[in-house]
Amino acid sequence: MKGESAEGGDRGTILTWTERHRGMYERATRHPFILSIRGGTVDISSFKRWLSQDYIFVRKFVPFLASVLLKTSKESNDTSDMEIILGGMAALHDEISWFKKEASKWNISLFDIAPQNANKEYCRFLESLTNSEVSYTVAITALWAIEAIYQESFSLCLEEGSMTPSELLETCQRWGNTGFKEYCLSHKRIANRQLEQASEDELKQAEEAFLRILEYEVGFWNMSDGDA
Ligand SMILES: Cc1ncc(CN)c(N)n1
Repeated sequence: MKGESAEGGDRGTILTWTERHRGMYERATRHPFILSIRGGTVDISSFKRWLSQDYIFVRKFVPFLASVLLKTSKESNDTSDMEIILGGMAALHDEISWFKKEASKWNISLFDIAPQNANKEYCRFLESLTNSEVSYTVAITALWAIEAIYQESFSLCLEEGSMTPSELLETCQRWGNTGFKEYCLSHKRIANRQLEQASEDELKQAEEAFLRILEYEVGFWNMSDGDA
């Protein structure tokens, strides 16, 4: 049986999986740290801890995204995929500059930060995904999950009625803006298309990667609490 028809009719495999793992998906996208930003009660030292750890993560995300770009060029049948991933690379360049600017705003030195365990484990997993044996289908599914969790989380902090502190609005807009949402939807479309053609084994690997990312993201948010 092939991916989408086996997994999700014409609704897309991703939707089937987010429904199947709804509890875990919500733990990743509605974490207490995010809800504390949204509710205006966030502890600024938690925010700073998250910011410094995320800078480390984002630097490790660069080779991962480069590996997806390489896989796109080798394994994708749709030439527009490459432009989408390339756009992501350009945005990542901006993101690194943004982290530096934001860190100096909060008086954080990014040079002497030690990665916490949860971050190290997540980065190791990212690195494992760069392996040439990991297929484009698994890699693009992982990319979708990593980006979509941030997009959904931070867009919650911009919803009407949220009490996000004004000094954190720029952070929330970085991942909660509509352009980033569109970018995530592009990944979702590509992932669903790839999953539709995938073998049972590849589907299993992609779902497993999705679940591991949900766990790592929850662990990552937990670090903001000083929970390494
Ligand atoms: C941990 C984590 N996950 C996702 C993203 C969004 N690129 C991020 N910056 N950091």
